[in-house]
Amino acid sequence: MTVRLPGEQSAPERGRLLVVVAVPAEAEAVLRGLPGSAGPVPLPGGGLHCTRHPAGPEVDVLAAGVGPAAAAAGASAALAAHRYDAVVSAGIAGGFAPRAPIGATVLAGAIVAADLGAETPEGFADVTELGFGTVRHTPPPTAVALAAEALAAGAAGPVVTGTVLTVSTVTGSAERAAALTARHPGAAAEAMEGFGVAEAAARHGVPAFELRTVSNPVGPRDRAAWRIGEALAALERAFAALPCPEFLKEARRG
Ligand SMILES: O=C(O)c1cccc(C(=O)CC[C@H]2O[C@@H](n3cnc4c(=O)[nH]cnc43)[C@H](O)[C@@H]2O)c1
Repeated sequence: MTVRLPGEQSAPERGRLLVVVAVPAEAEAVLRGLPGSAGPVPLPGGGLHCTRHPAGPEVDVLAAGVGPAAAAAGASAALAAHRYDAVVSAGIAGGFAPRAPIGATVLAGAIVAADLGAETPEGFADVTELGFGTVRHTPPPTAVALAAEALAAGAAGPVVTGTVLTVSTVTGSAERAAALTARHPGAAAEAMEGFGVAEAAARHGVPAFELRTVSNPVGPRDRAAWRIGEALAALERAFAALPCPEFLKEARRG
């Protein structure tokens, strides 16, 4: 149930944004960056936190779990329960050097499923090449550009717009990183949820975006090199800098 303050605009006028993250630490970072207070709202299979702000849009933050399947299931449940104007897959990510160093913020110009396909004698073939649907979603470019400009003014680290790959297995070798950049020259980051969120959003007719902050380089596995605290701080700053009303208006225009 939505509680309205006297004089407060209704949600359809103010707009409503869904942010899907994987884990509670990411949800807390996003919520710290957003104005207004937040309260939990029950949703089957996940914790949904709805923010209340008298002037701005409602922003609901859902920690749906790690990986594309959990993300798609969680996003779909939220999208079926409420009416949203846009969905953002958000969280920490691996960054492709040199484009997206640790602490950078990456906005997806394209959200691509990088390992959804088949190995063939000629190499990897994605499901589109195999004739089974899509591996790519393209967020509305004018809304991405608006967000990128605002984040560049408000974020401490670099802000990069590029392809964000969705993988089911975290890259752990230089060979795999090189294979991904050879296949996706525009790749800036890899994470594990964006494509799942974008698939759910497409089925509900809602525009999907992805915003990531870089915690580790994509490449040989080195847990000592992770900077999760730095990436979560960048995530908080990114949501503090995101002009939600203008972003939603632009997202609605498509
Ligand atoms: O065990 C490892 O070597 C390892 C390296 C990086 C990340 C992980 C995770 O399990 C984190 C998964 C979680 O965080 C996002 N994430 C962060 N960095 C990456 C990455 O380099 N590649 C893919 N996903 C990453 C992801 O979206 C998940 O939510 C383990």
